[in-house]
This record gives sequence, C-alpha cells and structure tokens, in this order.
Amino acid sequence: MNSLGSVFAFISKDAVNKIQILENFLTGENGTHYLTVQSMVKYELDNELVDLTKRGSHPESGCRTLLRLHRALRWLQLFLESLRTSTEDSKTSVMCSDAYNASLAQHHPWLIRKATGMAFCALPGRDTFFEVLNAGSHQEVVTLLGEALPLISEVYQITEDLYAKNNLLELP
Ligand SMILES: CCCCCCCC/C=C\CCCCCCCC(=O)N[C@@H](COP(=O)(O)O)[C@H](O)/C=C/CCCCCCCCCCCCC
Repeated sequence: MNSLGSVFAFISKDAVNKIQILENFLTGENGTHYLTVQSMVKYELDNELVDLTKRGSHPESGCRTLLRLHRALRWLQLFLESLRTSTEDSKTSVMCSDAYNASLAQHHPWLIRKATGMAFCALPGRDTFFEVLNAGSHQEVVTLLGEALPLISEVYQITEDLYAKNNLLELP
C-alpha cells in the first residue's frame, strides 16, 4: 500500500497499528494463548478481557482488533476478485469502492467513509496494480489470484464462523 502513495498512509497506518497490537499480545507474557485465533478467543472470553457491548477497560482486546482486520480481509477478497475478473477498461477506483461499500463501509463513520472515498479517487490504473503485485505478466497475476482467493475465503470463513458462534461480530 505504501507504494501506492502517501494518500494511503492513514489506511496503512491503521492496519499496521492493529497488526502491532496483535504481535504485542503474541510476544507478551500470555503469548501462548495468542498462538491461534481459537485459543485467543477462548482465553479472552474466559478471562473477561473483551469489551462486549461498549468500550470500557479493554479497548484494544485481541478479539476486537482482529475483528477490524477480519472485516478488511473481506474488502481485500472482494477487491482482488474484481481485479482478477476485470477487463482493460475496468476502473480500480470503482472496483475498490464497490468492494468497500459491500464490506467495511457499513462499519465506518461518515468521516472515514468520505476520506476513504477521496483516497480511492487517487488510485492508479489497473496496470499499475498488476505491477504492484510483482508476480509476472497479467496472465500470471490472474492465475496467482485464482489460487490465492480460495485460501483468503477459507481464512475469512473460519474467523467469521468462530466469531458468529461466540457473538463477537459487533464488538465495539
Ligand atoms: C493489487 C494491490 C493490492 C493492494 C493490497 C493492499 C493490501 C492491503 C490490505 C488491507 C489494507 C486495508 C486495511 C484497513 C484496515 C482498516 C481497519 C478498520 O476498519 N479500521 C477502522 C476502525 O478501527 P477502530 O477505530 O475501531 O480501531 C479505522 O477507523 C479506520 C481507519 C482508516 C480507514 C480504513 C479504510 C480501509 C479502506 C479499504 C482499503 C483500501 C485500500 C486501497 C488500496 C488498494
């Protein structure tokens, strides 16, 4: 994302911050509980380490932090699928914003939605995206995406099912 320009810095900064929160749990004194998503959910729920209805004493639990990244993964899945099936005249800004509106947008306040919409207008064209992926010719990238997307879907679905089972999909 950094190679796409500074206008995307506020997005990548948020993603990096959230990954850092999870890495800190993993390397912390209770790190063994953070080796899998399943063990993290069990540990945090059993020990009342998650703010379930409103933000309180655990504003940055592993569960709520992963939930934000999980929702972003859905955006990525939709966007990459669009990119994979796109044609020469497809617009990345439209693909990106359609994917955003079908996923993350419903969880973001007005200001973030506006800022994100403006960032999408600054997106480079489809060819640049294929180059950014740095995986060979267009056809090779399309093949690679065809292999990667089922794995992204699987990861997404495992987390979605686990969070649904534990009523964690709307954590504040
Ligand atoms: C072919 C090139 C592919 C490029 C691949 C890029 C890979 C990047 C993958 C994901 C990046 C997006 C990560 C965004 C995480 C957002 C998490 C979130 O929703 N955070 C909000 C809520 O957090 P809390 O306040 O509750 O802690 C936070 O408010 C958001 C802040 C920033 C806005 C995030 C907008 C995300 C838009 C979707 C990404 C567009 C990327 C466009 C570049 C291709």
